[in-house]
Amino acid sequence: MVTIQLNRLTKQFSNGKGIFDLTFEVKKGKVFGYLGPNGAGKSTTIRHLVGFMKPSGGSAKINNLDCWEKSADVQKYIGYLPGEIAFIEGLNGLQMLKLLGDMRGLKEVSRRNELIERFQFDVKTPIKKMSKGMKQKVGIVAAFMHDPEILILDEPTSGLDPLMQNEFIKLILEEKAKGKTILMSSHLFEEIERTCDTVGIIKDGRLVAVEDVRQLQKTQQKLFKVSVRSKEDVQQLKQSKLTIKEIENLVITIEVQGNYEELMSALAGCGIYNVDVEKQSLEEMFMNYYDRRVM
Ligand SMILES: Nc1ncnc2c1ncn2[C@@H]1O[C@H](COP(=O)(O)OP(=O)(O)OP(=O)(O)O)[C@@H](O)[C@H]1O
Repeated sequence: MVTIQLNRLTKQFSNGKGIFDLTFEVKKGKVFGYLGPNGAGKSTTIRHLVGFMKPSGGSAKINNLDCWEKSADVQKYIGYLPGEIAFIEGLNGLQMLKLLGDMRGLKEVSRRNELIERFQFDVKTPIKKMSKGMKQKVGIVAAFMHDPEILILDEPTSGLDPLMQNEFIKLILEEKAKGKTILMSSHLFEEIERTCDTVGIIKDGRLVAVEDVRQLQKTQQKLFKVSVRSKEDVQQLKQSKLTIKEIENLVITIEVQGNYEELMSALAGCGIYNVDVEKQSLEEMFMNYYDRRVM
């Protein structure tokens, strides 16, 4: 079942910038990572999905409802974390969350309290005095506290420290296991690699690639640095079908791309001191789509 659907979505601002002809979908229970350099159009796409912007062409739909025409209905299904959260002056974190909960008619607050505990922040701190990371945590609790079936998250881990980034990734994986549909924008490749099924790459307002993350991982190259015991072992590996990149005394660097069985059977006959593995990061793979200077 398709939950999020963009069909030739276009928004051109008066300065000529915007998003153009975006078409992709996210099926129920899947996590879609939306990746792109600054100003590429990620937030603009997301604002259409949450019904804050009227497209100049095409459509954005959630659960088959047009996000602009039926924005009030769409709100019922989603949890939204904006890139920049607008807070009301004078409130503390808890008061803000209570207000947002009341607006949704949220009665059951155990999940909210669980999330507050999980992300470890003092909700009584006035928002004005909160650090960027603390504000981000309030935003995360607000997006997840009503247990929505669809999560739309604009750079969710920005401002979080590595420990909290990790906690957030765990939360995403738990929500995915519960069947939630998630679209999140990010600059962090590792975050996308760990959480997403599919990644869409946007540049200058246009979608340049939509890739299956598992498929990308399969085509990922790995370099195995194997320290063998003797020159005979080196000879034996040279005679195998493996791609040898470098031989330095008894250390052989072998390039592997999916052919692990071949590697294992060739190594089985050798004496081995040590094996190190270096993998090409998905980041390097994605970089092919980008102009390095703009990231
Ligand atoms: N309301 C607006 N009026 C005019 N131009 C806009 C407006 N909103 C966004 N833009 C422009 O549209 C382009 C896309 O912006 P957007 O905020 O969607 O990018 P982004 O991918 O989310 O970037 P970042 O990673 O920096 O958050 C940018 O060139 C931006 O300046």
